[in-house]
Amino acid sequence: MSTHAVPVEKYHGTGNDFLVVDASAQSVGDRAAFARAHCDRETGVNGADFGAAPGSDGVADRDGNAGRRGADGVLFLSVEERFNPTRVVMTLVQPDGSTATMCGNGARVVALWAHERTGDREFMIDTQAGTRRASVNADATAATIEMGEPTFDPRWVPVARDEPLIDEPVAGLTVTAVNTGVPHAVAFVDGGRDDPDGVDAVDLDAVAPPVRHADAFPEGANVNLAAVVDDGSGDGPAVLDQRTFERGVEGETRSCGTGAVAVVAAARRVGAIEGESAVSRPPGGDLEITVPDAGHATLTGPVAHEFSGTLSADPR
Ligand SMILES: N[C@H](CCC[C@H](N)C(=O)O)C(=O)O
Repeated sequence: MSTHAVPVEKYHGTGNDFLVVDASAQSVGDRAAFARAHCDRETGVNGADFGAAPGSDGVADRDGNAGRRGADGVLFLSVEERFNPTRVVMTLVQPDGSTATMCGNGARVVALWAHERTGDREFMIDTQAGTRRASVNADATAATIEMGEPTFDPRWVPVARDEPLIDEPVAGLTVTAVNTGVPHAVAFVDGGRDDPDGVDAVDLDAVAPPVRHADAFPEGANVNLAAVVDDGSGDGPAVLDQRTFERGVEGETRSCGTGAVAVVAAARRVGAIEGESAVSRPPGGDLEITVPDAGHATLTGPVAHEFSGTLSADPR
């Protein structure tokens, strides 16, 4: 069996980190096996393997969680420059081998990757949840992605019932179910990251899996904890502290973009915040979100290249 080497680029958006493969140039026969092997946090890829200085290649997030081995997924991308704006077809294969229909931070990474290849700043990103407009800021340190309109409709989350699931108990948490490209459950907790009894005191790896696998969510769900730090009734936008347990990663990630939009959409829906703009603060950095009453939500935040390398196309 051939085991050719595949060029990869590693990027992250607020600590949600991805390997990028140019799918139009490279063939990876078994994408699930490729993602499972190289994303593994114990045995997967590390920037130091390619000469990146320890700690320089990774994520300088607020917990100092830099230079981690593995990744939260592999983005297989192909650029179609004959369109204006340039289109990028995006497929995210997750560490468990599954394919996610959408990924907010991943799409922001796609915009930076495409900018570095083409010099353009505006892109259309084709995801399995639809085509989304993306842009890169002037100094190429941040990207914004249109996120579609969050829906609470039980058919589209999906949830296994006829009514929207809003602030109701599911498997031990009180959650609101919303789809922001992928299904999310959002549970509000009292106390932000500064509160010793607040959002960081919850054992997310223990409380999330029963909700993630609950019968209420026939396709599963990503599970978010959110604490309202500022309700937005004063001068600035609302601020929420966020933690997300991701389906497909089957663990907590440093950041989740669809989760950040879900947190803000759910907070608006239950009347916990005012205004259509908010800042969500997962552990890996701050994300700016807008959720208007109608139309596309948006997601903005930092993105960065970590390292370049080559990986076995057929890891076994
Ligand atoms: N981290 C991603 C979400 C991936 C979604 C995936 N975990 C799923 O629903 O299976 C984001 O920034 O939006």
